[in-house]
Amino acid sequence: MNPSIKKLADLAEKKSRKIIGLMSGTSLDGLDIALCKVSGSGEGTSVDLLEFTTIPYSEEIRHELKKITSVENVKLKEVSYWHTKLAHLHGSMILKALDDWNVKSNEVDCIASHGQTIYHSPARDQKERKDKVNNTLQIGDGDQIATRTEILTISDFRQKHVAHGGEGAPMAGLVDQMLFSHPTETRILLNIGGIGNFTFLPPNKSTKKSFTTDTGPGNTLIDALTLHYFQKPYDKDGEIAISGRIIEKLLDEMLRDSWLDESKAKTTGPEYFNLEWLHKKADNLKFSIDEVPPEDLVRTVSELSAITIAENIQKYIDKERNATLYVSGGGAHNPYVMNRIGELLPRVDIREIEDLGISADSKEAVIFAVLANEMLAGNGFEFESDEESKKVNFGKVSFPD
Ligand SMILES: Nc1ncnc2c1ncn2[C@@H]1O[C@H](COP(=O)(O)OP(=O)(O)OP(=O)(O)O)[C@@H](O)[C@H]1O
Ligand SMILES: CC(=O)N[C@H]1[C@@H]2OC[C@@H](O2)[C@@H](O)[C@@H]1O[C@H](C)C(=O)O
Repeated sequence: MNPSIKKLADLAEKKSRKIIGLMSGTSLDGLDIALCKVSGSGEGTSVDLLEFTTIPYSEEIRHELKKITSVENVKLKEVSYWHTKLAHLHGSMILKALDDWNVKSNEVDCIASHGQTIYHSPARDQKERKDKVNNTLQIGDGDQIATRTEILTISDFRQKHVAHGGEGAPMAGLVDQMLFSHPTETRILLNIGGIGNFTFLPPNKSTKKSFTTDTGPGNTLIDALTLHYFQKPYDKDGEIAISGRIIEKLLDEMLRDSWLDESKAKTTGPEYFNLEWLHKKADNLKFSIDEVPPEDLVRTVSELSAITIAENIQKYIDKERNATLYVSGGGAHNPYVMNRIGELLPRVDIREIEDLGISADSKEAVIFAVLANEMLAGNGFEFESDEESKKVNFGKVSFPD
């Protein structure tokens, strides 16, 4: 037998595994690295977060990645280059984190690497195509990471989701249900990253089903505006939004967007919600966004994020009395957005995800560690596609040798 396969089988049989979960999201702020001890599998899974760090991308890397991310035209040679180069970078970042934590590579069983989404394209957005198909692309090759770190690596989690009829996202809901369902409490787990998404978790014994969807822009429009008009990567502590005023007619026009209308589970990305989208909305109203105070624009898109998040959640909690909302993602640090969500959902108890034993910034990286754990040791996640429910595992295995 190939010794690597033997090692893999042994790893699958261990009671617990040390797994490094990696996430670098649409904000391109850096790589989140979570060292987790994951025990058991399936409903019996438990996770201890042993270490966590975010290693920021340099300005130069961010600039280079931006050129190939969520844009329609890119140089293929750049995509191919960054598929390898980013994996080298992630490999070095992992080794640096391990060094800082005083943990040796051979103490880690596996890396779970999300990669960098460079294009996300649900079929519904492919207006111009006759033969539409969900597709999504993450770069940062798993073989390169495994070879550099000498740690078995599982990567490319979203392709199996697409293969089974999904949009490749959101995947967090699969793990949320496994880790965070409660016997009596209705829980909503909201993540405000570049894009907002949430998981609705009815109490265990309820006949209701869990549900997960993106809500629309989280921080992506706010970040794009602050970068363009204020040369800042984001609106720190919502200060710019707080200093501006809502442009009501623009807000109404944005809220009429057809993507927001659809009430089924759906996903999106900065491919759809971007500055060009904002320009088009202003064009429809026969004005230019360059003519209005930029702080008003920041406030208006912050309001859009809060309203779309709150309205989506409201649909699920209407008759529930004890729904609790747990928030994660960088947007949880934006007081303007958080206060507005609180005002729009007065009957919901809003808490930090820390109350569930996980930090706001680490949650998505932990999610991928659990996805990898299940692929190694579990029976898979209950996945509904085309009205059918099946057990599915996600991710591809790369051996270091
Ligand atoms: N103090 C703060 N005040 C306001 N916003 C903040 C603050 N800290 C972080 N953010 C927001 O959070 C963003 C980073 O969030 P996060 O890392 O969760 O996004 P991501 O993982 O890239 O996104 P996604 O989950 O969509 O892939 C920043 O770009 C910024 O918009
Ligand atoms: C394609 C992609 O990378 N999507 C991300 C992004 O960030 C938030 C939202 O858009 C979500 O759909 C997803 O990530 C999380 C981890 C998910 O799949 O649940």
